[in-house]
Amino acid sequence: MLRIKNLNKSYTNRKVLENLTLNIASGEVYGLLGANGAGKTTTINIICNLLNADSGYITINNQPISESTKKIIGIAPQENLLYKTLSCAENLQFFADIYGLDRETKNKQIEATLKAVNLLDRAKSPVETLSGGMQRRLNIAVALVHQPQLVILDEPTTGLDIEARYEIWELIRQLKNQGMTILLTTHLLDEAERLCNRIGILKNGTILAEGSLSELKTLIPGQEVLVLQTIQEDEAIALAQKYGFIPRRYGNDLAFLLPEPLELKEIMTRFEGIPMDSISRQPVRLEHIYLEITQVNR
Ligand SMILES: Nc1ncnc2c1ncn2[C@@H]1O[C@H](COP(=O)(O)OP(=O)(O)OP(=O)(O)O)[C@@H](O)[C@H]1O
Repeated sequence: MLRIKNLNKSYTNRKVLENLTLNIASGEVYGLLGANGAGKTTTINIICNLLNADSGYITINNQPISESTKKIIGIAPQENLLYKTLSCAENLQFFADIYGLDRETKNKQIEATLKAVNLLDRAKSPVETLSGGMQRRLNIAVALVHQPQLVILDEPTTGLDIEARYEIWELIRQLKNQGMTILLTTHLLDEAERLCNRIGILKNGTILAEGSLSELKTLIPGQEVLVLQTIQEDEAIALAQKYGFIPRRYGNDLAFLLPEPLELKEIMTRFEGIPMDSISRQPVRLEHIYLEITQVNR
């Protein structure tokens, strides 16, 4: 549905997108993961025809990006795009007018969209009286009101508490179940893990790896992660390497990628003589894959 090929963009002499290539299929939730400054918002602005690329091309439903493809897209930007003194319904009315919806469609869509984001009972409330989570849901409603085919959610839960985050995740799941195509940018790895069919890892404007979570798992040299705390780290590392365990640091934690899953009992025998404060086996998660891929490609 969305095809991006060899996109390049520089600001003054600084390259921020470098041959960025990605494809999103219809009905897919695609997670674009990247640290601050990786180029996520720049990519979105180019998709939405708000910014020109230096080279490369983008098509949506096989049409090159233009003013007319804007109607196919709904965007919920990082900063809420809302008028604080207007009510929820008035905000949606404003954006529905921009998209040129006729009166009947507009009224139907305002109600349907408020319902979808669970704000129907707050239709008449001014935005400034809503909680941060509600405002973020209304921001998503703005992206949905004109019935787009592709919804772009730029860090939809950044800065929200866990309850508000759960509500947005539920909303995204509902959109996914309805077959909506979604491009979600985030630097929250558990968010991407929960919601996305496929994930692209972006660094310095280039996609370093892409695929479903299970495809991404095959890209790293471990099937399980062992995290341990010991005062004899050097000795533990030396022993572990003898068995092919690959040492890693996740923050302060000493960890090892295990080339194959092992029972804890077996692992303990390999660390015989090393005093352990704690030891745990964990499945490979997106955070491990992300660190592996972004740090190897430093
Ligand atoms: N208008 C601009 N002029 C100059 N540099 C810019 C401009 N907009 C963005 N940049 C730079 O381009 C790089 C990519 O920015 P972008 O906003 O696309 O990243 P991002 O992945 O969305 O980051 P964040 O997660 O912080 O929003 C950053 O280094 C940023 O400072």
